[in-house]
Amino acid sequence: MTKALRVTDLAKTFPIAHGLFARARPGVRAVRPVTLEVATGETLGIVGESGCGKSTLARMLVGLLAPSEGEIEIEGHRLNTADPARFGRMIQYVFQDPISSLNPRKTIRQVMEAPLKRLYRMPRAEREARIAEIFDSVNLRAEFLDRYPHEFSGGQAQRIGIARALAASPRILVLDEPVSALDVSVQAQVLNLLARLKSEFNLTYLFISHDLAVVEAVSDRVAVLYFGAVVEIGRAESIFNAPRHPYTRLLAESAPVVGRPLTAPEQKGTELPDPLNPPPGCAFAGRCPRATDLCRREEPQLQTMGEDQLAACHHPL
Ligand SMILES: Nc1ncnc2c1ncn2[C@@H]1O[C@H](COP(=O)(O)OP(=O)(O)OP(=O)(O)O)[C@@H](O)[C@H]1O
Repeated sequence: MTKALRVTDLAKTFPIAHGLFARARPGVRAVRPVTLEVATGETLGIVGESGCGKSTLARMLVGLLAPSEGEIEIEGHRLNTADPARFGRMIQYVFQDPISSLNPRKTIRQVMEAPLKRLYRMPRAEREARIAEIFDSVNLRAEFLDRYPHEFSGGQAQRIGIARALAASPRILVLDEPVSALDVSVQAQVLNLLARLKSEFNLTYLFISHDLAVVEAVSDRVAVLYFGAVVEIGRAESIFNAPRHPYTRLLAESAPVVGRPLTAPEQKGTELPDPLNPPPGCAFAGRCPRATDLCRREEPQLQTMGEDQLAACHHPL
């Protein structure tokens, strides 16, 4: 199968801007080297608790944030933040909160036109035709184009966010908690719309969410992030029903109900390690019932655990 996305050793360290130790310390390692591939037409779910690096990874993938290390390739073309237009034509971001991501003083038409002008230098008549076509695809009425972002409900606003992303004719959408802010009934409509658009435009999705039930429903494969690194990746049914990493099991057991957010159950030592002072071995060792001295000493690398399943664990389940 062709690869839509190939990410190799992609990492981000934020420098510490102020303070006495600014020079001496290496910075916050928000994303440790991540390597993964996504096939054309696939949905890869990305899950992890707050602070595990999901947004930082997403922002690097769409070219909004320069990586500290590593490479991003889409359909075989290597992308660089120095060429943002090329990024924009290949991969687009759909935000969790579409209203606050839109400029309140611009009409929806201006919002929709911006990527067509910037990325394609499209003439006016062509822009209008393209916007009409996309609005039709996402079930939005043409009269909405002359209104302002605050005039829309959550579900309509998210459809506008999706329409804006699609205007750029990308190959891949990075959906960052796209339904988390919506009522459950509206969530289902937006998820159905996303499924239809995916086949209509032959898209590939990266679907980031706290909500494991939603991720399980929409994903072909799932990557589990912990402390900035992928600790397990595999087919959705394996990740949820036969996880090999103890952290994945902890997550799966703690979120059995639709709409329940992703938080590990209260137990001794639920704290994430200090990102300024990471432990030498496995970042999960302090919370893991299977941890041994080896885990506290050596960081485990992703290893094949079964068909299309990898986990980074010295003592897998
Ligand atoms: N601009 C920044 N400067 C310094 N540290 C940052 C910056 N952005 C993120 N971080 C740190 O990087 C780590 C990962 O943050 P990130 O926002 O990517 O996580 P997340 O999984 O998206 O969390 P959430 O679900 O709460 O948005 C955190 O420790 C965070 O404090």
